[in-house]
Amino acid sequence: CVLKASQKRRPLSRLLEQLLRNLEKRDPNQFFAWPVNDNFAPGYSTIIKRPMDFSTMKQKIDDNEYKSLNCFISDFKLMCNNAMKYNKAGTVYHKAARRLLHAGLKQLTPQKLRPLGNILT
Ligand SMILES: COc1ccc(OC)c(-c2cc(C(C)=O)n3cccnc23)c1
Repeated sequence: CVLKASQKRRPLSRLLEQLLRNLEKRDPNQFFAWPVNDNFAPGYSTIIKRPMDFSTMKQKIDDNEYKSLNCFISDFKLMCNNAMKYNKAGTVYHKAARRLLHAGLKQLTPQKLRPLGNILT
């Protein structure tokens, strides 16, 4: 019985991919899908020292860069906080970031994650 490629992935990677898919659903406009481009966001790369977006998080999962769930959650928070730093309150991006952060962290509570068993220990 040969395991499919996805089944060969490390348990943490498979969990993080599932969590990432659920977080991406909270970004219907795909504002967080790709790195923010300075051409659309003037001065972005001078204001935001550590950019983050969902595609970068996906690549980090594939490269096994996340050693824990907490590292993954930190990048999610970084991505949302970057948007709330660069974009003024009241803008579509600031509001989208607040909503995404709130909805995302609700999905990442211990109560929601406990059913996934000892994978997180
Ligand atoms: C209007 O359509 C898009 C499409 C992709 C975007 O970022 C990947 C953004 C975008 C995303 C952001 C963020 C997340 O700060 N942003 C800030 C200023 C101007 N544009 C953006 C907007």
